[in-house]
Amino acid sequence: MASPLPPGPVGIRVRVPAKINLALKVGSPREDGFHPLATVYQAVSLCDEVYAEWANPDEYEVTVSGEGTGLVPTDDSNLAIRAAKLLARTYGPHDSLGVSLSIKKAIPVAGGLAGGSADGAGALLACAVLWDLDVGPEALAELAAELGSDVPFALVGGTAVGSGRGESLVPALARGNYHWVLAFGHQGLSTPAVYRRFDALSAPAEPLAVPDDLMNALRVGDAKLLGAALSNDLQEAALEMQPQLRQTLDFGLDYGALGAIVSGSGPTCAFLVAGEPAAVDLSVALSAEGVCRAVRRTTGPVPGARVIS
Ligand SMILES: C[C@](O)(CO)[C@H](O)COP(=O)(O)OP(=O)(O)OC[C@H]1O[C@@H](n2ccc(N)nc2=O)[C@H](O)[C@@H]1O
Ligand SMILES: Nc1ncnc2c1ncn2[C@@H]1O[C@H](COP(=O)(O)OP(=O)(O)OP(=O)(O)O)[C@@H](O)[C@H]1O
Repeated sequence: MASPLPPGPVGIRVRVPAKINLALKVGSPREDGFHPLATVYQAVSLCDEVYAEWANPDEYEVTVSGEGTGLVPTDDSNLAIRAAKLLARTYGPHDSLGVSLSIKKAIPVAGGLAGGSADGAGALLACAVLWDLDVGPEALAELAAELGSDVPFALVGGTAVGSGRGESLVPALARGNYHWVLAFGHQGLSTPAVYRRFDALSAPAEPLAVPDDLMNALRVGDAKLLGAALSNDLQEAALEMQPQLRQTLDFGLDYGALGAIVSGSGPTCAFLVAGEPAAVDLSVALSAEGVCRAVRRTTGPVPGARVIS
């Protein structure tokens, strides 16, 4: 006979945003293999949803629907399952907890938008609420950093400066609401492989710092200045691995985008535009040109992981 459900909510739904790196400065690899970063993250309105329901004690399962479903593992390597198990191990009455997770993906897999990280952050929050654990934001952020460098930012969202391997965050002084067009690539890019290509290509600039012109643009909330200040040290490596991305970036810039950049480790290209009408125009043009697999309009900044039901 199935065990009765514990008291409390039956299911918790969390929405978690994708990120764009407005600036990404990368140093030489550390002894642990990770690269020191100086980055500026912005969370955007393209979101995955993670739904968590009680399962039998010590049962952990996940189903995935939406964008890139077939590419996402549903075993213990899924970042959402890893997050739930880590949380239970650290804070739970481990033996009595279990969860059934459903992920609705809108963020492309291996797209440089931190989709897996979003799901990990979403699962941490959803399970903490479902299981009614006594765990605050700082403790969740520590677990998030164990799961991956981009996971802590998915919890907080907004616009933030990241250092260390990307897990140390300080909110950025930022004004304005920005309109982005995202061009998804035909194939994903492996983050470690892009970092390896970066190492082979360049002698990184030291010391690491986020660019002043970008921070000034955010402070005054000027989209044109921001567009001109976008930068990504991993872009050259991503373009070498997928040369057709150059054509995508050039097309958007020729069409009048204020700025164009490969997001994170790629291959998603992010175009900053002046407003909603410009976003619609560029989306249609990119689709018609056939330089990418799919196009999405999105805005930022938005908050990080939040419970929606
Ligand atoms: C490219 C970015 O998205 C920019 O924000 C991130 O640096 C990637 O963060 P992530 O996907 O959360 O990465 P993790 O899961 O922490 O690490 C995956 C792999 O990426 C490489 N990695 C990641 C972060 C970092 N600062 N240096 C690295 O070299 C390492 O090979 C690592 O084994
Ligand atoms: N919930 C998940 N969603 C997507 N991918 C996952 C998930 N869990 C594990 N993975 C694995 O992680 C790999 C990287 O996926 P992800 O979508 O996070 O890449 P990314 O957006 O490029 O990451 P980042 O921008 O953080 O470098 C996938 O190829 C997949 O095998």
